[in-house]
Amino acid sequence: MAVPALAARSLVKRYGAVQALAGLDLDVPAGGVFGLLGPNGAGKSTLLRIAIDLVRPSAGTVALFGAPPSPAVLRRVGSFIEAPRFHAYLSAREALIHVALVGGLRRFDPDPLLDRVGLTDAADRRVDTFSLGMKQRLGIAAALVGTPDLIILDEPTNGMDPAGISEIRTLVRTLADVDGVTVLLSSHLLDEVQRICDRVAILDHGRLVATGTIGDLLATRARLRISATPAAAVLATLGERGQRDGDAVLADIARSEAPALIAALVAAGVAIEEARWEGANLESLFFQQTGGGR
Ligand SMILES: Nc1ncnc2c1ncn2[C@@H]1O[C@H](COP(=O)(O)OP(=O)(O)OP(=O)(O)O)[C@@H](O)[C@H]1O
Repeated sequence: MAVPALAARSLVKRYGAVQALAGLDLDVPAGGVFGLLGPNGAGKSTLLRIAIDLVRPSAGTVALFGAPPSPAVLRRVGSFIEAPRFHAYLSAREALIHVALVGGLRRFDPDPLLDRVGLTDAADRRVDTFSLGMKQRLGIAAALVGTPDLIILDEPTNGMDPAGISEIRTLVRTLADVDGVTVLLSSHLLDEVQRICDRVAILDHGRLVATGTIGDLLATRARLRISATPAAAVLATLGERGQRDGDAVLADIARSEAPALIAALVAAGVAIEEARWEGANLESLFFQQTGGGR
């Protein structure tokens, strides 16, 4: 397997009595958009902070492109973890030049980046006149200053309106699809994550509870909803793999098992009114895995 963009192994972080990460193992493959999900306090921000060496783990390791987060490897990583604090009196263009100077970049042209995040028209405006969405976009531009291979975004759409969220979605997808940047982001917005990410990991209580491509995760959770009379006969046939849901029964079976199940029910004299696959969505998976928070 190619070297992952980020690999956490037995990662533990304790803040006094609070265990933020409790032995986390996680691979974020290089390429694509990876979403970190989890209820409040699950440890998402802690993981991202450890990845960029803002926080020291109590135990375990994290590697970026196969190496510990040294200054050299961190040059390949851009991040937007806290709301960026730009000097209010700077223009957007000056703010990016400032970021580049602090990062030791001598030759730097901010204009392509401003164009990238849709801020060309606002390039000379003072940052303190920016809307929240514009500030977030400038923050992402700042994370892109060093042309990183991996960009880490903690709640990039926090507090944004639907139009702003849609802009960030387009930007993130373009970064991954056109520029080949690996994007690792955390979010509370499950439907957004489902739309934007290729893969996700769900954390809970500092541990990994599920990870994979969204397609795979959801496919394994799809269930067959069977409306039939008598429903009890369906439940009896399914045993532990059947669950009552109102008048219907939800069958936790593989797609390939459906024809035989339906044939068996018909042979047993069950009248089937309807049988349809009910695709799980990320939200149902999330609640199933985490209990929805605390
Ligand atoms: N600097 C700190 N000092 C003490 N406790 C901390 C600190 N940072 C985080 N924690 C605690 O560690 C746990 C994990 O926090 P973390 O911010 O990593 O979770 P999160 O998944 O990002 O949550 P949220 O979705 O609310 O941002 C929480 O219980 C939090 O209160």
